[in-house]
Amino acid sequence: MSSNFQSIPIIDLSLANSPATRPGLLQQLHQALIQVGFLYVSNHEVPQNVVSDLKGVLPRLFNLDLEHKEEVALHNSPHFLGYSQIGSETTAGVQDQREQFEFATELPNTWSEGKPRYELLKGPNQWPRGEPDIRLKVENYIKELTKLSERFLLLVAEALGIPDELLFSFLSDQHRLKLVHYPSSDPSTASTGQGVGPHKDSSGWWTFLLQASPPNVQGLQALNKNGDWIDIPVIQDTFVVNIGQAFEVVTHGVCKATTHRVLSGSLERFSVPFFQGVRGNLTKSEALATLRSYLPTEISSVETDIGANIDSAFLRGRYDTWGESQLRTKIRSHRDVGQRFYGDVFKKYTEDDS
Ligand SMILES: O=C(O)CCC(=O)C(=O)O
Ligand SMILES: [Fe+2]
Repeated sequence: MSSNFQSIPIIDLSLANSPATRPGLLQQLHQALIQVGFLYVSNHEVPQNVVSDLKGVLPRLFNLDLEHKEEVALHNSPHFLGYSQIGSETTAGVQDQREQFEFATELPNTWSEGKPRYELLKGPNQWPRGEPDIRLKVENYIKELTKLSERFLLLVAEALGIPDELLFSFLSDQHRLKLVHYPSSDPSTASTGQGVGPHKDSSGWWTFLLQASPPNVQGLQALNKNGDWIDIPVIQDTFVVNIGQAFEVVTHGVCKATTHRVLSGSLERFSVPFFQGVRGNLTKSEALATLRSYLPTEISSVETDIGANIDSAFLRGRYDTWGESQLRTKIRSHRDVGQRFYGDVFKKYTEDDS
């Protein structure tokens, strides 16, 4: 198997529109899903103005003064939505050098006593005061990316030979979006150079990433099966798509979530990952039982040491529902929110390393 990829395939989604080219596209997609876990999509049909509007929002949003940002701080949201400052997250034990605004599909908070705690991950966004234009553009973008992620899921189902209604039945009504700013790092300081440390995406099923800076700004890298870090350069008018942990689990590891990281550099960088959501009450056993007959029983894919050691409760089967695993990840990355809003389960999720 040629899994020691040196670059990431580009999948042209317009090939799906003609019966003559669709089979070839599905074959390419199948290969990318199984052997790489990372790909670009081009001709994705997300309107160009929706993307450029969102890019325009980024410098404005991050230039808001700290007081304005703090009004929408993530540490005040039981839904883990809002602004987090540089250094407030750690990955693989090292502080990440990035600030971010986290938004999601706009939903009311319908959690009440007696419902699973992970239901509280759903709730309203915190929108910066006096910036209706930012809200409009972010909401438009979420709407378009939701559509793209559904179009893509249809193709994935076809490429893997899985009935699409099965994959759609696992989806959540909440998808999450992060607007991320990596400030330039000054090599003369003690910076670790870690924009975000090595990880497999834990927020959902598929990630659709907009690298929102010009092509000379680098930083994103994926780990191949040899353990080499491969650059994922900016390619204009594409999204980078990668597999999240839940998809690795439901496909029995046939499609592996590929480990990736971002290095900070001498140029600031903006990026926008959209995480297609999985419903919280999906159990690992239900997903595995549903899909077992559609997937090969022998899985020969190789995993690197770094990849195999990524902390993931769902991959390891520690908690059976996706919602619990997701809540655990959120609480561990934002412990202040965990202590404040999830005191009853805080200890359980932060002290469960065996
Ligand atoms: O900023 C990027 O390019 C990637 C970010 C990322 O991997 C993440 O937030 O999960
Ligand atoms: Fe990621």
